[in-house]
Amino acid sequence: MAGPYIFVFTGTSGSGRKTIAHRIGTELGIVPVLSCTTREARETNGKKQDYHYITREQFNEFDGQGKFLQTATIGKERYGVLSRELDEPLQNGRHVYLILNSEAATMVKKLYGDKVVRLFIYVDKGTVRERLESKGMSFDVVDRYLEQYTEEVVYRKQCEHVIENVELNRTLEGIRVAIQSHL
Ligand SMILES: Nc1nc2c(ncn2[C@@H]2O[C@H](COP(=O)(O)OP(=O)(O)O)[C@@H](O)[C@H]2O)c(=O)[nH]1
Ligand SMILES: Nc1ncnc2c1ncn2[C@@H]1O[C@H](COP(=O)(O)OP(=O)(O)O)[C@@H](O)[C@H]1O
Repeated sequence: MAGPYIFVFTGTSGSGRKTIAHRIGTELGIVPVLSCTTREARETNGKKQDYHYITREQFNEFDGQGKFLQTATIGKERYGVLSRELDEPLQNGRHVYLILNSEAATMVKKLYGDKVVRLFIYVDKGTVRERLESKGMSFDVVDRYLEQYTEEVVYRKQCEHVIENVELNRTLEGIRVAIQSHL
């Protein structure tokens, strides 16, 4: 077995990346590496936590200390992965997973090379709208996701695996097979 591996769940926003990543990560015992964000937490409904929610001051402090592997500004909010959170489990021989947009996925691939396996998750635009609106997500956020869709969807060509998330259990099976092909 090579590795340890860095599994990056990427793809179009609202396609189910977080849902799938946490389900598979928990099932296979892969360590989650959560990004820090200054954005407010959304209703979690008892789901696994998606981010480290920190203040802008705290974010700026970490940034000033060079603690982030990379950072991004999306809308008015900041996002970043702490280098230590990724490197520690890897040094202990553990596989990890992250949920990132294409920009951050590209950077992690550049930095970590063959260790990185990108899993691109997508659904069609109409399904994104339907799912998110039925869950009560604000129209602003849904519109932002749909605006970015065309730009994000082309990234699938660079990813090691591409999976459409129509029926959740079938998707999970596809992801399981993809991940296990590396372990
Ligand atoms: N560049 C970058 N993007 C990130 C990072 N962490 C998360 N993201 C992505 O940034 C976007 C944030 O959108 P948002 O609506 O707040 O969150 P979501 O619910 O996770 O999609 C998502 O596509 C995330 O996957 C990070 O550290 N860096
Ligand atoms: N196969 C699926 N069928 C129906 N709803 C799904 C499916 N996969 C995910 N969802 C739902 O779609 C919404 C967006 O999923 P999420 O994991 O937050 O996406 P992302 O992280 O890509 O933005 C959530 O409400 C989630 O429960």
